[in-house]
Amino acid sequence: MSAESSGQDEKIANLRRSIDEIDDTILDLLNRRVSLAEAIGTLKTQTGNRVMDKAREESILQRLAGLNPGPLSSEMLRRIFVDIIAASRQAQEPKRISFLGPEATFTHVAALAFFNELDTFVPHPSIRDVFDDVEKGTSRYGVVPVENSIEGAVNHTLDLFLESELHICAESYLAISHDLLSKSGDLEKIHTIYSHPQPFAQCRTWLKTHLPHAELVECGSTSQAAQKALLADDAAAIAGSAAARLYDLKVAAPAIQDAVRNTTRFLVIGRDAPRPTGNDKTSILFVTAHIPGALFKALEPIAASGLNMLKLESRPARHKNWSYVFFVDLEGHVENEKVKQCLAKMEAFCQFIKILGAYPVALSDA
Ligand SMILES: C=C(O[C@@H]1C=C(C(=O)O)C=C[C@H]1O)C(=O)O
Repeated sequence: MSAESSGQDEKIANLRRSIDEIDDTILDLLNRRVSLAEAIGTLKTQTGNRVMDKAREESILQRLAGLNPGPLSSEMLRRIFVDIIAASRQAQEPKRISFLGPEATFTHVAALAFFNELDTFVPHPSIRDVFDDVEKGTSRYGVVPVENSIEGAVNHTLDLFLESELHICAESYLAISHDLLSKSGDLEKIHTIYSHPQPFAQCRTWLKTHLPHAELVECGSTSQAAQKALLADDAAAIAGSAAARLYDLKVAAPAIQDAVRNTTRFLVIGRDAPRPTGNDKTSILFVTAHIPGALFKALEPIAASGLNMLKLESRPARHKNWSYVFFVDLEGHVENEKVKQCLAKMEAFCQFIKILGAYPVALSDA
């Protein structure tokens, strides 16, 4: 190779580096534009406005055409921005969201509170079905419970993250309140109570005190319990107020859960990777090496970097007995230098480490 052509190659490589840098900036700006459009979309839903605003789009295209100094041609500029605007518009369209159903479960209530009413909500009988639907791309997001302040982790959700390529895009907390619901709303008439095992466990003391002789029948969900309660005059269900509304049941006793603060944390799963907001958390899972002090060593970089560990959970690793998968939530976004360096140090002490997502910290009243 001649000295001249190797000089040219180097020049091309340098110019390409500059192009890569510009592409990074364009990508960042495109995502920021789509996020702003999403925010406008939410306001439009609240005010009943349509997504498409042709006049605004045309005025954007005209304004940019007037500003364009070249060498980009006017025709190309227009084509590019027509596509950019189409992407911003698409981000405002109703989305399909899968949730752990049936309808009127607490997961449904959490999904409705988090997303737009105009989105399409699809119930699924299991957490795995929710993951499958989002993985296939049938739904853009899924909503699943991950932990309850009294009952602890929802293990099935944690286990599915081991195999899934989906990210955690957001978290959401919902205060759980269980009501005793029946057709008449008359406490005296109740002899049989239907519910899911979790609400039964959470209302144990109340039930013992107020209805010690009632027969307790377990169901797959609180919604199913509500449907059963509709079938007999002496039946009741322990469920949330959404179930009361959906199935037209009356409240025989409100808020019968034993603990005052009963909150469930839900995760929104999907393929989005939310940008840092300044108040974020990063969820990871890792498998430690089979050596003494492995967990201590894997966690040491977190303490050394001064990052707050918000959660630590362990689950048996299915591929090997007495080996564990750890789930950790860390303060900070994975794009922050401190978090990046901490994860790089942890890697040295883990057989396997996976970032499940970095997303804004949600408010919890628990
Ligand atoms: C973002 C908006 O929604 C749509 C998308 C636009 C855009 O990408 O700039 C402009 C008008 C609307 O068709 C908006 O109304 O501002």
